[in-house]
Amino acid sequence: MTENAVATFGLTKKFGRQVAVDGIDLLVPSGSVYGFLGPNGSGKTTTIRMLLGLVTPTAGRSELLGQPMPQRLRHTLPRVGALVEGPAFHPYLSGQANLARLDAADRDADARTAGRRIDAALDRVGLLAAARKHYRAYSLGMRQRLAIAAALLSPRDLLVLDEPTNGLDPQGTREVRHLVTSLAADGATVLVSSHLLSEVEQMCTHLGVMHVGRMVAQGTVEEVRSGNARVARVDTDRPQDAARVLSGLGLTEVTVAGHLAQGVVGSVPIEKIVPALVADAVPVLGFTVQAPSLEDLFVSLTGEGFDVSG
Ligand SMILES: Nc1ncnc2c1ncn2[C@@H]1O[C@H](COP(=O)(O)OP(=O)(O)OP(=O)(O)O)[C@@H](O)[C@H]1O
Repeated sequence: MTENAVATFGLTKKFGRQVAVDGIDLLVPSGSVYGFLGPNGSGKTTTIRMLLGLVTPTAGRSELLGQPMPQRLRHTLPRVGALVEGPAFHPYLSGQANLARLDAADRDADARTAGRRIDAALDRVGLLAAARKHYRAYSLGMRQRLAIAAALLSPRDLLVLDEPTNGLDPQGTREVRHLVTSLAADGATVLVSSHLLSEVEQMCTHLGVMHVGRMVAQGTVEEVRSGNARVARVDTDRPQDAARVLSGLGLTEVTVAGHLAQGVVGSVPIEKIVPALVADAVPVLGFTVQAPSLEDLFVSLTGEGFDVSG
């Protein structure tokens, strides 16, 4: 197993003068569920298309499952299941018959074991009971699960799902979320993109946040959350003095409101704050350090236009 299921190095795509993806270093650790977040148009789909060899990068390089792309495309892609632009399903065929069509089109698939493979994929996404229903009778959530089943027709080490909950109602979103979680529990690494924080935060171990083509934050959910944006808050009856000490230590955006002085911690060691206040004879009545909510963080990273709740 390689350490990172996906790694990109300065990956860049320009369309004419427009820079859609601007030198990103995407790192998806093996075994993670990686939420690739950003507003519409921030470059997620273009990045995913480059990863899968569907678009040629303007600059930079990438590795999938430890293999350089696109040189090892033929070798690597069979281990990668992708949902990019949902596959074209036939409305008057059943889910099972639709998968059979896709499976038959796969040169690497053994026709003798097709039936077993298709049933296993349908079972995996919870559609076995509805296998013989017409596609057009499927709910949106069922349609999306069938699209994921199509990506699961052979065993995969990496699943790349571009906006799998787009357009789904809350029930469909829940279905897809549960499915992603259970696929990850089976050992697959999952890269899932979304423009909605609320849809991915519950299922992801890692996050990457895109904003106008750049990766503005990346790491475990906890790392992204705490980042350098933690706020220290001092409750004191000498808030102006406290503010002066906080600024002196290197905290930024220091403000005073009533009995409270607060500032952004950045790289200042937390344990130095209270002793510094005490040394300056500031009476500390209360002291808290808070990580911003993910929602606050995304708004600050990507600007107010980011639709965080749907
Ligand atoms: N084939 C193309 N030709 C020209 N511009 C393109 C092309 N594909 C994407 N773009 C532009 O690149 C930018 C990034 O688009 P991209 O689709 O990667 O963003 P996204 O984050 O996936 O958004 P969405 O969720 O809306 O798909 C956008 O400004 C888009 O208009």
